[in-house]
Amino acid sequence: GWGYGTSNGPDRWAEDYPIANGPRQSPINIVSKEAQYDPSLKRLKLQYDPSNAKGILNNGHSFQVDFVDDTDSSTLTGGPISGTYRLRQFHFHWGASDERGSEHTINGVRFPCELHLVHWNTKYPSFGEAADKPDGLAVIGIFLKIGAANPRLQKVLDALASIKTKGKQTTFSNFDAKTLLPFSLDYWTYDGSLTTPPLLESVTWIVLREPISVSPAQMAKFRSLLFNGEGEAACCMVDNFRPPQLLKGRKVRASFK
Ligand SMILES: CC(=O)NCCCCOc1ccc(NC(=O)Nc2ccc(S(N)(=O)=O)cc2)cc1
Ligand SMILES: [Zn+2]
Repeated sequence: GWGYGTSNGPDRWAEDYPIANGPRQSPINIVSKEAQYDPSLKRLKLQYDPSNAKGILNNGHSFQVDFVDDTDSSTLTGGPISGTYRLRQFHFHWGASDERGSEHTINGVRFPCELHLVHWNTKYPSFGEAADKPDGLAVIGIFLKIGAANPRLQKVLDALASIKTKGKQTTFSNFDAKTLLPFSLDYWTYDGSLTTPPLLESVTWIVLREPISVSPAQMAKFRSLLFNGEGEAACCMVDNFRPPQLLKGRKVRASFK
């Protein structure tokens, strides 16, 4: 199956997922001077219920924290979207070293890590139904920048020791994903896709301008995970990011001047 290695990485995904060469692929490089300020864009409104946190899973490509999404108790509204989107999961992408790892880039600048908070449009009956609709998903992207240790990440990072290999999961309860957000909710937004197969062109991307911090020791914990399953040859889970894709005429809007 697909991965991030030389034989199954992003440059070969189009063989099994031809949409990889589609008109609204993600991630992209955001050229801040070319982003158009849109005064009609609303403020982001995030209302997350910590009791919705369910589990943490090593899915062989990243790790994700899954949320109970059978009610409107953890939602995203406002911003560039209309209606109500429910929080489904969050996960990260990171590099083998600090000079790479993020999927989106800002004026060509790469960050060591990028957090994605994945939401689905409740006009559809489920995540799976929403996943292939043009307005089905909304993902908030948040950059992590090397600096002081981020205490808000610690509970997540401390759980990684118990999900070292592909397929391992444990319960993960009472976590407020809002604590992962930076102070400012200024954002860029554009129409894009999932950044991993099936690369569905169903995502309204909302990329926050302000990064959150992560320390080198905390980055080492991300890099302690493995792509492989238990008992298989060890392969460090690093560089699990897709590089920026062509804009193909899309406009990037900014919520700020
Ligand atoms: C053509 C084809 O093959 N169709 C098949 C449709 C079946 C549904 O397929 C799917 C679709 C989605 C999932 N789960 C996900 O959570 N994916 C996901 C991938 C990347 C991000 S990111 N990095 O934030 O952009 C966020 C979420 C599972 C199966
Ligand atoms: Zn992602």
